[in-house]
Amino acid sequence: MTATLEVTDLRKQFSIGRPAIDGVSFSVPSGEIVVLLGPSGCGKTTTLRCVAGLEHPTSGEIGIAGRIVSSPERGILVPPRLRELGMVFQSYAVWPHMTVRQNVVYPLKHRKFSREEARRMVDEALALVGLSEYADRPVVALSGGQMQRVALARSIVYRPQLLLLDEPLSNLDAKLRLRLRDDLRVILKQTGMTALYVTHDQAEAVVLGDRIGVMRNGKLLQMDTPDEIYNRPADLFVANFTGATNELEGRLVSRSGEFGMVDFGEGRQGEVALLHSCGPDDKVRIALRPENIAIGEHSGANSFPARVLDRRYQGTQTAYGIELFGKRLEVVELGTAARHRVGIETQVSLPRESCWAYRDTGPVSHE
Ligand SMILES: Nc1ncnc2c1ncn2[C@@H]1O[C@H](COP(=O)(O)OP(=O)(O)OP(=O)(O)O)[C@@H](O)[C@H]1O
Repeated sequence: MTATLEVTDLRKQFSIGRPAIDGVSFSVPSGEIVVLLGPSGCGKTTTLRCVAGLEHPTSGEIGIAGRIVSSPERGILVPPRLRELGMVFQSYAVWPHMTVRQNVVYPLKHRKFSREEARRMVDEALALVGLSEYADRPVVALSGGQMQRVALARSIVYRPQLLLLDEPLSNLDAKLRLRLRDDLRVILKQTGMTALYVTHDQAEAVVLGDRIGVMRNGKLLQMDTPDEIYNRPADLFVANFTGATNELEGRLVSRSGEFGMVDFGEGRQGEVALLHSCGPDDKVRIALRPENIAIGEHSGANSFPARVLDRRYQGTQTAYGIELFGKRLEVVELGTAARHRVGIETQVSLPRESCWAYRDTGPVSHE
């Protein structure tokens, strides 16, 4: 039976600087993969290390499988080896002088398994990660991707209650990274393991996570399904970090349920989605994904004159720079044809459900 992880109001203050973790709470139900996503320095690794017991939190509680393993307030701190966790890190961390099988059997040595049982468990773990044929090879004779598979097999061989993964794909080349990313989700789902995964790569988070938690400056900004994070980002930072790189500004004129009318200046008005509490007359900033802007289409309400500034043909898609309301926006059009010429005056249409308006609360750094 795999575990649930419960993190409650976690804080970590190192001796210098602002808190690395600043009141983070979330839970990981049994069998779920939760990904912590955020830019460098946001506190995701420190959160993972606190769960592992490698870092001591300043306050807050961590529970694994219903048992509190860390609570400074109550004087509880269970050491890492008694937390029954599997861990996979960025570096392969395999024993170079051993074979694949010797590496994978290692965690079983101090647990009470018979030789036959241990052999069966190792065979099963190697089959899961696709390394059955390599069992007797020295690990030094493997590629980086295969070494990381060995590390994964070793961390899941005894079916820990919780698996912690810290950027396990970042040392691999681009092609291997994509393959192992897709395989990893299949492997984790086959084992039914509960996992906490840390990355700064949003594509990785979307593919791997049942839920994604976006972190910034030690805080958890939003934790939701990839679909919700992608289509209903909680704030401008989450929108931008997950690829909504365009921004327009305006003033909210009126609202009707989840939508509102925004004045972009000079009498130009358009409809937007209000994912944030905004009221009439509020200054708003509107986030837009490049792939959600359509060039050359009149669709009534949200169509505006625009100009094509530049274009970059990329084979399966074409990226355009367009000028709208005196600003440069990035647009991506899928398909193998580059349809719009540089310099032409055209129309763009902005579907109202993809124009996410947030109350303007000052500058947001787009890390
Ligand atoms: N041992 C330490 N002493 C002091 N400050 C630290 C220590 N470890 C981390 N920090 C600080 O805590 C903050 C969060 O760091 P953390 O490593 O958790 O971020 P991260 O999101 O995992 O970044 P990265 O992806 O670069 O590893 C950073 O500002 C970092 O400088």
